[in-house]
Amino acid sequence: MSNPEALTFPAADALGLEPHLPPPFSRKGAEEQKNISQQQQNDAAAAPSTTARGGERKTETKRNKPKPFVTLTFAISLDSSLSLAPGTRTILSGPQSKAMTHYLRSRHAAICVGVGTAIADDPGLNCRLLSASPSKPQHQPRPIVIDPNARWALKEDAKVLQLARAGLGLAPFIAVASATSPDDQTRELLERHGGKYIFIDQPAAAGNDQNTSGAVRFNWDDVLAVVMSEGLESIMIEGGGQIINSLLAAPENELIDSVIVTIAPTWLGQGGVVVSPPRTVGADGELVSPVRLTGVSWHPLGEDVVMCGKILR
Ligand SMILES: NC(=O)C1=CN([C@@H]2O[C@H](COP(=O)(O)OP(=O)(O)OC[C@H]3O[C@@H](n4cnc5c(N)ncnc54)[C@H](O)[C@@H]3O)[C@@H](O)[C@H]2O)C=CC1
Ligand SMILES: Nc1nc(O)c(N)c(N[C@@H]2O[C@H](COP(=O)(O)O)[C@@H](O)[C@H]2O)n1
Repeated sequence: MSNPEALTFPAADALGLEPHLPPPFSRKGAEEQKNISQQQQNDAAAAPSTTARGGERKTETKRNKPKPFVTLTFAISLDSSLSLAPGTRTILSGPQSKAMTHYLRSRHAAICVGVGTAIADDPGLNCRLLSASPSKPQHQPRPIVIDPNARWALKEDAKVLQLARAGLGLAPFIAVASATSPDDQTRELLERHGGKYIFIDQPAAAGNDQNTSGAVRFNWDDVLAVVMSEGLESIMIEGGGQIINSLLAAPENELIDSVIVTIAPTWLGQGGVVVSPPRTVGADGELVSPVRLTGVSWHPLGEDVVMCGKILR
């Protein structure tokens, strides 16, 4: 099946992003990826696969756990909203910055969203960039859905599974708490498409971010260590609000290698899903900014602007 929505991203624009990206896939990695895509086209009912390649850089967390290269990337309005309301899909990126996001998808081994986004958006989470050559399938990132309580009622007609069946994307790995027992039907559906549940141990005590509901929250270094153990050496984290805010909170933000934000020239108004990490209190009890970027560059793309930077340490 051919790609019905083939996007292109100019090489000159890609060059400007290079300092903010994980290393390009190695020749061996590209070959393995090609084999994965070919196998998926031949047989959508493949056995669960844990093989994927990412950049060669291996960074470590402050707790010395191996972790992938982490890019935090999302599109936002002028009033810091990701969407008009929780549970609503809102298009912010124009065509050029949308193509940029798909270029990022072509450069990361994995792509991560929270279960709130999976339920609200029914996302494809694939790369729809035109391949450089017809004989070389486009790299597809492995979707990782953070779903501690296994809430996502995945169905056969989910966009991500339709794309996996068509050989245009990969089935998701769903990250659930170790204590969770996902239902057998969903597990079978997932595994039939080459996805699986992955289990995260030692969830942090509730209340480590803006969550006050007592819900299970993972430590990000635990999540990233499991992603790395799956052979996924780079990950772009797209959202939504709770995922981004928990990762931007100190000290979790130390785990981020690169931040790439599309800013769209629109206001979404009150009641949107807002990016705003919890404030931090300094040594003398004063309020301090929890996180700031450095080494920032700005890239106009159509009517949007894309801002790239690193977390100031
Ligand atoms: N404009 C953009 O670039 C994007 C917009 N969105 C929008 O964001 C909205 C969804 O955002 P939210 O409702 O905030 O949902 P979300 O996608 O952030 O998922 C929230 C859920 O993720 C889990 N979670 C979050 N942090 C966790 C942690 N540290 N450990 C374990 N589990 C954790 C919890 O189960 C929580 O209920 C949608 O409207 C979607 O369209 C989503 C992605 C990108
Ligand atoms: N970069 C960007 N711009 C927007 O305007 C968006 N709404 C999003 N959303 C993210 O992309 C996912 C949808 O992916 P598919 O197009 O279905 O593959 C969505 O779930 C958000 O993570 N991103």
